[in-house]
Amino acid sequence: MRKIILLGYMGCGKSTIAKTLSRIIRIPFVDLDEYIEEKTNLSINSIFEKHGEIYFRKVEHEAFLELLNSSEEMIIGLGGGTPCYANNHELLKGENVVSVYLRASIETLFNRLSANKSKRPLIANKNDEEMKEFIAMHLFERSFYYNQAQYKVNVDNKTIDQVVLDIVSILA
Ligand SMILES: Nc1ncnc2c1ncn2[C@@H]1O[C@H](COP(=O)(O)OP(=O)(O)OP(=O)(O)O)[C@@H](O)[C@H]1O
Ligand SMILES: O=C(O)C1=C[C@@H](O)[C@@H](O)[C@H](O)C1
Ligand SMILES: [Mg+2]
Repeated sequence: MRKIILLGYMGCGKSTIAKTLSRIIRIPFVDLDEYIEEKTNLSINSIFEKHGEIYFRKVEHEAFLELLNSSEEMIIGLGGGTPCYANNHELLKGENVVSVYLRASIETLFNRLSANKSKRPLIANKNDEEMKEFIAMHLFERSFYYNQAQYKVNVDNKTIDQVVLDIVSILA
């Protein structure tokens, strides 16, 4: 069954957009970060702290494969880094997959993330200046992987409903 995959940098709105999209098109939504937290019984922060990022990427890849191989139709909101590790980007073009990159500018990401960074281990300890620089560099490194998505939707200065409608028209 079809999998609708939302991807993009931390804070681009994957979880928020997927929740509204799910209500409108009546397809269940699974957030990969939450799925990993349930599966391991650990928060993403504790997985990073206790086992390190490499272990997290392994678990993330396995969890992504499990969801892709399930028989149900679903919307999957990826983690911010999912497409950039373990060749996960190749899975974005698979059969029965519709992948959408939610593209946000550095400014949009900075504004959204500076308000809420404690649950995001990669940026939790950075001040504003460091965070701006980190986002700019990281987004540049990751863009190649994000651009492997079949569709791209700009989210800057759009409401949640506008972004959801853009995705609904892609799916029509
Ligand atoms: N179109 C939008 N307009 C305004 N605010 C938005 C929009 N989309 C998301 N937000 C806000 O931006 C913040 C980040 O959104 P969200 O947590 O959904 O991002 P994410 O991509 O799931 O991040 P992560 O990869 O860290 O899980 C939230 O506070 C959310 O309410
Ligand atoms: O951008 C990233 O690499 C991450 C984003 C989050 O969704 C989590 O998956 C984790 O904090 C790593
Ligand atoms: Mg999220």
